[in-house]
Amino acid sequence: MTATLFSFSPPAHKSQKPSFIAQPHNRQKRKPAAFSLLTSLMISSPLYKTPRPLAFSACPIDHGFDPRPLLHLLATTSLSSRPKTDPKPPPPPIPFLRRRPLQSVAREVSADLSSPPPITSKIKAVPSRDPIDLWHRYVEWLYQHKELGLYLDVSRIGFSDEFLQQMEPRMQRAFEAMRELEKGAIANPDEGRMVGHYWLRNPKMAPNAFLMQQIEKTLDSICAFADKIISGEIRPPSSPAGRFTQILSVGIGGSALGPQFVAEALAPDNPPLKIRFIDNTDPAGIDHQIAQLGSELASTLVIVISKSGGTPETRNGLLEVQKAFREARLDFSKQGVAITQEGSLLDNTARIEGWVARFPMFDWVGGRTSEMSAVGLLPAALQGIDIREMLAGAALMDEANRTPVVKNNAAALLAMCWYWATDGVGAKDMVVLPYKDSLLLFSRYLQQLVMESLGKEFDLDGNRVNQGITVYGNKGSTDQHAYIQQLREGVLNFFATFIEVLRDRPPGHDWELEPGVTCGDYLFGMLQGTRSALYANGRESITVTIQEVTPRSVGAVIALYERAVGIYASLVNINAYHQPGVEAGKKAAGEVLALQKRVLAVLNAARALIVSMAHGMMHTGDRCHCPEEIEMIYKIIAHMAANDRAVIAEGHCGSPRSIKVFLGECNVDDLY
Ligand SMILES: O=P(O)(O)OC[C@H]1O[C@](O)(CO)[C@@H](O)[C@@H]1O
Repeated sequence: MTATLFSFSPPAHKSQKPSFIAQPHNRQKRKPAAFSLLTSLMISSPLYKTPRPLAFSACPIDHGFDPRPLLHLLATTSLSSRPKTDPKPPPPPIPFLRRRPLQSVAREVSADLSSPPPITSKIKAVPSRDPIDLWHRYVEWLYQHKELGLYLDVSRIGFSDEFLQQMEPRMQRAFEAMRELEKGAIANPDEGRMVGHYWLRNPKMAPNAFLMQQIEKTLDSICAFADKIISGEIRPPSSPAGRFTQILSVGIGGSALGPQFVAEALAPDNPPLKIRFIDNTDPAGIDHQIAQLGSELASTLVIVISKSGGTPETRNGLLEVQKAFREARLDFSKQGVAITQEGSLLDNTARIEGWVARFPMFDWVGGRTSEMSAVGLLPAALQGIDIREMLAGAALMDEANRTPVVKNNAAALLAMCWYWATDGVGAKDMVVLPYKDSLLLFSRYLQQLVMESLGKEFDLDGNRVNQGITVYGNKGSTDQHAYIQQLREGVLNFFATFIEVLRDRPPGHDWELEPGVTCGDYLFGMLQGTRSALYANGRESITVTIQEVTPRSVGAVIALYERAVGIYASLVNINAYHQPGVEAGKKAAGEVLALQKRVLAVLNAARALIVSMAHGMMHTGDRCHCPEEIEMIYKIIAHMAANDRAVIAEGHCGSPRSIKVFLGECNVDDLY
């Protein structure tokens, strides 16, 4: 006798998200507060086309320098740690990367973009290891943007002339796709959206006057608001400090990673407002952030960031923070700011509750490319970071990367190198190694930008391609003591990207910790040494060099990688601007929580529940329930028991053949 008590009804649409509207704290009545559905999303994507003139500002470098006397000098100069004569013969040249023939995504694509450049073993021939040859390759391929002080060195990626020739038509198609995108084409066809993050730093590029004004107006209002907060013109109602001193940013994914990266990279040591982040639904993590604020909660500006306005983790963070405000007898609405799409549930909540301010997220800016929108700019401005400089850096980089000459286009060079290194199918991982502590979060930021953009099951023609490039990294030289051992000698499943910062310290602060050598020289030496050591063992690398970590250079680097991702997506014929895969996990999480409520209802009604793994069922008295969910029911009970919300009276979680469960102290009626 088996009877299924529960039926499951998954959300009707993938975009459904829980409501941001907090429910009244009523412990008597059932309130279906937790997962009411997001019903309103703004999707309006008119297609406008206004061509704009292109301009280039990348400068060619001087190729005339003859390195031989210098190399001779270096070779004959003894370094303290180097023996004057090397008794061992030089090691035989190490064969460079043995490659599979290229397996392009395009092999399955019949459309125009589909013809992959067939990369033969000849094209993948072993590049020279002769230092003079390498120097010439370095000089030949070194990209420099003079005004930005940004260099890109791709000489340690082994692409050949033949590869370049074969890629050229594909590169030109990618440039054309980028031109169309910037003119306002529906570059995100699945969602019917324009892709306009490039307009944020050059509003004149926006496809119509309305969008241009929207961007400019928003930027002006961000600057004005930040000034008022910093000056104390807008102040918290009950703080002894008399002004806001802290920011608590609540958001996740693209609504957190950019602001986190920029705060770490650019916030001054004593910013006008310090920033903290809640970027998860981990209760302990949230408690920690709130505890760290302590009495400064009264002078904390809470910025809730969510494009959709319905992401569960962000909603939970908001509800937890609002509870902390209630407990501290503070009025949240006087300290809350929302950054979201107009008309979203978050927007409506903020409007109805009369929060301090609301800033728009535009339909045509994706979360992972939103750093130059209010998402990134407002928190940055509040920390005293020069956001107009950040935008200027990004605009300069964009402008330079509109050239259709691959060699003069840093974004194209990156995309082309990724294609070479990964065979155009993600065959290798991208290890990102910034040698600068303040750039620590760059790899995490890039992880989302690259992996959420490029990790796609289907190409634009509907072919299954399972594309992507795995990104990970932390910082140098720290990582040299963690995983460089494997990178140098272990499985060859990666290519490296070094991020080099030439300026070690502000002028006038440096000192020599041993004759002729500063602390920063060591960092420099570690980077250069690792680059050489990896290359000597057949490991390819790219090096991005900036003069200093400034708002301008950070803006430029973000723009560089945003466009490299866009170009690469075109090269492999995928939509870089949607994220259909993320929905599956969100939907499944919703189903787990729905099942938990049903388990609670059964427990509540029956007062006891027997879960029998042996028989694959949970039963109460003579009734059996959802046998197909037995494993998840067991996990729900184990989680509830660990949190004192259920009591396991008989049996044991470690051996869950048969356990008898009672409700814990809480009453289901009080919760739902
Ligand atoms: O800004 P939202 O809508 O809260 O979304 C947060 C993140 O969730 C995702 O939609 C999926 O992880 C990201 O693309 C996005 O950056």
